[in-house]
Amino acid sequence: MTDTPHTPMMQQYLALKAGYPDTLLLYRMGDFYEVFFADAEKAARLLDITLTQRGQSAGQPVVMAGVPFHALENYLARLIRMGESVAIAEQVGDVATAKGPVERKVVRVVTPGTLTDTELLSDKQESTLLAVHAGKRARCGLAWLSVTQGCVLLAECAQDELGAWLARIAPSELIYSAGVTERFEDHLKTLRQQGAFGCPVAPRPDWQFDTALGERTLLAHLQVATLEAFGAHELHEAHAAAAALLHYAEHTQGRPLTHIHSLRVQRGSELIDLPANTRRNLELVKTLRGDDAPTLFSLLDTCMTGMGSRLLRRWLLEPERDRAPARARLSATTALREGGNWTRLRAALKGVCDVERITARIALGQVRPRELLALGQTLQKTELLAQSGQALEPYLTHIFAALTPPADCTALLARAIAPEPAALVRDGGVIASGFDAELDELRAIQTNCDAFLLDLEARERERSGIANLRVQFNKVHGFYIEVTSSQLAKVPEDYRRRQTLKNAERFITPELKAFEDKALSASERALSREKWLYDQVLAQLQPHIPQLTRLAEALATLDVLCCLAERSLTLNWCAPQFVAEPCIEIDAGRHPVVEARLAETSSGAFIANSTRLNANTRMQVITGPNMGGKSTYMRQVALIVLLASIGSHVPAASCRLGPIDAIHTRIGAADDLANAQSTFMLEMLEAAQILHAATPHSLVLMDEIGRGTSTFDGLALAGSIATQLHDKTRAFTLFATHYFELTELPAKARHAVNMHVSAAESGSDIVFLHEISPGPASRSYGIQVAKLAGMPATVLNHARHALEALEARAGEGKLQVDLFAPPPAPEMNAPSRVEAALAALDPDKLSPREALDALYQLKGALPRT
Ligand SMILES: Nc1ncnc2c1ncn2[C@@H]1O[C@H](COP(=O)(O)OP(=O)(O)OP(=O)(O)O)[C@@H](O)[C@H]1O
Repeated sequence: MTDTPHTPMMQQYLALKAGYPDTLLLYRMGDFYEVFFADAEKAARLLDITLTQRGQSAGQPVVMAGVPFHALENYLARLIRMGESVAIAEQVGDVATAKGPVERKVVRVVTPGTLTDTELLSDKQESTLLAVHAGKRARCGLAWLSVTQGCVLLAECAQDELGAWLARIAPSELIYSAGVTERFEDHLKTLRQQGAFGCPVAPRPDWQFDTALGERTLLAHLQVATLEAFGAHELHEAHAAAAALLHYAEHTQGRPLTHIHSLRVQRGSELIDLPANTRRNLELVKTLRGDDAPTLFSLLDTCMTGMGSRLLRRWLLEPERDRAPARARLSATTALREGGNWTRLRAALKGVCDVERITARIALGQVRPRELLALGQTLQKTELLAQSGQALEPYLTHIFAALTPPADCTALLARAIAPEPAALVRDGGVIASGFDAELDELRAIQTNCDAFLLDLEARERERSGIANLRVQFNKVHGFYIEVTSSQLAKVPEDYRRRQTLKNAERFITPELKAFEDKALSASERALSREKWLYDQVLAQLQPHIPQLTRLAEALATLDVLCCLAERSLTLNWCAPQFVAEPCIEIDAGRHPVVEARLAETSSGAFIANSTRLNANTRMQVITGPNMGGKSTYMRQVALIVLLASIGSHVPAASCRLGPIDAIHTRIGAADDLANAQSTFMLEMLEAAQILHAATPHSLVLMDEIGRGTSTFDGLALAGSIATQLHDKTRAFTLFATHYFELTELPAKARHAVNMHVSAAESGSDIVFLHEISPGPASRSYGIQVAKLAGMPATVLNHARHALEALEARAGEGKLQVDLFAPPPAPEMNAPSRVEAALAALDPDKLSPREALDALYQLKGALPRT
């Protein structure tokens, strides 16, 4: 150690760094953002940039690394993708007047869950910050938001439901109190290992998770006196989460989030439950391999705007049990389909900018000039759209009413922003001419500059007699008169030397100097005037933010509805019918994604299949060969139910749908080696969760349960799970299996039927018909499928012989086991004294007096506790 103090620069750096100990701090120095010490080592490792050493501070070598300022976005994007948070310290003081290092301040913190930069955000996906509060009595409070939206969401759940909520919200960053118990922290770790979430987590100070503070903050944002109207007044645990959430979000933006004006409460009981497995297995937004396409979302999303795509994604992942929203959307889409209304509207939506994100960026003071220009143009468009929205249909009328832009906004933007503004305000040329007289005057000085210089050049040539004399300007030396060496003798007296070159000299005159001062200061003053005017425009836009947010929402909704209308026509889908009685009845249903893939690759037509599940038939036991189409059929039923529930048309000839509260799926999973869980263990875990959670209004898909263990174990378990689903859970169940023994279930279970996928044999080959028909499959075709897969002929031959031998042996020693018979009731213990005494009594033969005595005796016979 040494006593030498740190250099003033390092002192400033370390003071800033102390406020952000766990965050990479990028410190602006001229044209670079520098990182020092441990941060430098980390950044060098993560970004593969060079680590250098510059001098010493406090006796230690200063280890540093840097990135050029113009490449900041690129490096930020990489760091954020790696789950890092980054604090950015800019020079805020005046370089010219600063004594010592120019003043610097952390202007914002970029974290995975609070992104606002267009370059860092995905067009089609939100970046969501979630705060989790571990509350009393094993309850959790949840609060989440996307900084580029104007809405906070709240929910409360039991601790054991947290995994399902995390999977549903899919946060980009999760914060929780540093004061939680070790048990709760372990719980979060386990949930992460189980794949409920995968984002970075950050502990925050415990005091920020304060119920009263949360309620106060929410009231202030919403400008209301009570949260009752939002149904949020009793969600105390969620209020605590909201306090930390808003505090953290504002801390990252370095300013209040004035655009957050709305609140929504989500209750698990209001949404159709789509557990993480279901989202994954049904390939809703990601394929099983983790790609973005082909998925249900990639097929559906033909939205014209990023806002529309994001809203569609939300509808898809958060379907509601209440049919009213789906009905309203269906009725709107049906109206849009008529007379090609959707085509006209989509043409108008083309090129509409991201009003939602631009509005948030206006509120955060981060909006760029070109975004304002785009907003102005979009508002002009929506003004026309709003006028053209004749009363089409109630929901659409409601949407069109919100499309009218705030008064004066359109005109203000049209007047204020130049037709081709520079990318950044600091480059100038952003404010339109004619908007501000003072700016116009300052600009005129610069424009007149050329004329003045030409005139001066002519006058000086005449005065000096130097025909090749030139008046010029460069950034380093400013204005000058250049005279070649051969003409130096003719230079007038009042010329002052500025610079000597090889073959020429450069001079300045008092007149040119005076002009230089005026011109240079005019351009500086014009730039600072522009910055000021830009801020004024932003200030004038602030009061319109709530209305702009509503307009953005209306545009997004209209975009999704037009997209659904277009999809339903292009893909030939029908409108589902919602009914009160429990049923899933589909005529000629298709799997939309498989059908699209077949069409794309011209691999033949998709074979439509019907489904009848209702009060009489609650379970289908589906058998048939591998590759026959069992999985496709089961998934298509789930996708049709989901599409109908979001208010979309569906790939079928007709569809009647009763109430649905969840879609559960148990479909083959890969080994989870990382968590030391075998395929079989996972299979049983998932099946157990379904048996606990499913209700008579749930749809359950069970694909080949029990195949991960020995045949007898697997068969026995599959049989008992099917029985439980049929007798107790009574969910609508599609149960695909290779155990033929299970086809005996429908004979004993009233509400179950056998279905099979058919295949035709031609010689030793097999042709899949992909048709679902009633009855059990006659046999399996494993060996034929193996042949299709290119298995060597010797192996196939061997297998065929072995199969014959196995079948013969099974036939001889066939045991008649009833898989579905209820197990004997557990052995009863001998009756207790009280029970024996009670059994001996005959109440009809007792007088009131005897009855009272008997009661006293019974009480006396109770074991003493
Ligand atoms: N109804 C259909 N129309 C046309 N092609 C279909 C249909 N159903 C399935 N297919 C095609 O057959 C392939 C196999 O289907 P699927 O995976 O559903 O079979 P499976 O019976 O579940 O097989 P396994 O038992 O091996 O899981 C699909 O990838 C698809 O290309």
